Amino acid sequence: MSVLDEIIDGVRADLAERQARTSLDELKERARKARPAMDGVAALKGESVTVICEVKRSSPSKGALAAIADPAGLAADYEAGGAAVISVLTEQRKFGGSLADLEAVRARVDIPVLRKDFIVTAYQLWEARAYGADLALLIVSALEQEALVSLIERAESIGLTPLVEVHDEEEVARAVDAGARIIGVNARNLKTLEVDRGNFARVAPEIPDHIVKIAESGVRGPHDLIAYANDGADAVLVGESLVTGKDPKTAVADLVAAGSHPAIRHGRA
Ligand SMILES: O=P(O)(O)OC[C@@H](O)[C@@H](O)c1c[nH]c2ccccc12
Repeated sequence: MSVLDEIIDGVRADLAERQARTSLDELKERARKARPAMDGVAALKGESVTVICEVKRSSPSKGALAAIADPAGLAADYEAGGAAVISVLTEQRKFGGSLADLEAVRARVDIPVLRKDFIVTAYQLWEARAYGADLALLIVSALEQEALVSLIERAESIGLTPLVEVHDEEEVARAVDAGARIIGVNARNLKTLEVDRGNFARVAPEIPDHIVKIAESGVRGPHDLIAYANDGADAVLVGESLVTGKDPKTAVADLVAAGSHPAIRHGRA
C-alpha cells in the first residue's frame, strides 16, 4: 500500500465519524451562513509570482515540524508578510490539522483560504465551505477520473475554487480534461514522499496558458521561488520552511519581494 493509500484510509475513517455526527443538511446550512467565498484565481494570478503560505504542524515525511499553538496568529503573520492565499492542512492523523484550524484562520485573515486535505467526497467540499474555505485541494492521483470531474463541478457550484494537484504529465491531461482552472504541480511524489524540485520544469509545459500554475513543495527560500518562476510558475506553495523558520512574516516578505522582482516579471506573459 502506498503512503497516499494509507493516508486516505485514515481520512475515510475520520470522515465517517464526522458524517455520523453532522448531517449534510446541517453543513449546507452552515455553509449558507459562511462568509461568501473569495475568488481564488484572481488572488493568485497577477503581474508578480504570488505566495501561498501553509499552516502545517507535521508531515508523513518529516514527522513533527512545529507545534503551532495559534494557527490564526501564524496566518496573520503570513498575511502581513504579503501572502496571497493561506493554505490550512486539515488532515489530522499525519499532518496534525483540523477544521477548527481552518475556521480560526478564516476568522482572522482577509485573504482567500485553501482547505488542504485528501478530498474524496462532496461532503468534504461542503465542510470546506462551511468552515470558511475559498479554495479546496483536489489530488488527481487520489481520485478516479469520474470522481475528479464531479468534485471539480461540485466545488465550482458551491463557490469553491478547486486547486487541482498533479505530479506528472498524464495527471496534467486528466486535470485539464476535468476542467481545472488552477493546477498545482507537487514536487513531492505522494506515493513515495520523494521531493524532486526539477519536476515542475518537466510537467509545467504541458499545462495550457490560461490555467494558473502553482509550484508546490520544497521551497526553501527566494532562490527556489525564482527558479520556479523562471520555469513558468504563477505562484508557489510553501509550508515547511515557513513553519520551521524563526520569523514567518519576514520569510514571507522575502519570498513576495523575490516574486515581484522585475528580472522575473519580464520573463512572464
Ligand atoms: O512543506 P513544503 O515542502 O513547503 O510543501 C508544502 C505543500 O506543497 C505540501 O504540504 C503539500 C503539497 N501537496 C500536498 C497534499 C497533501 C498534503 C500536503 C501537501
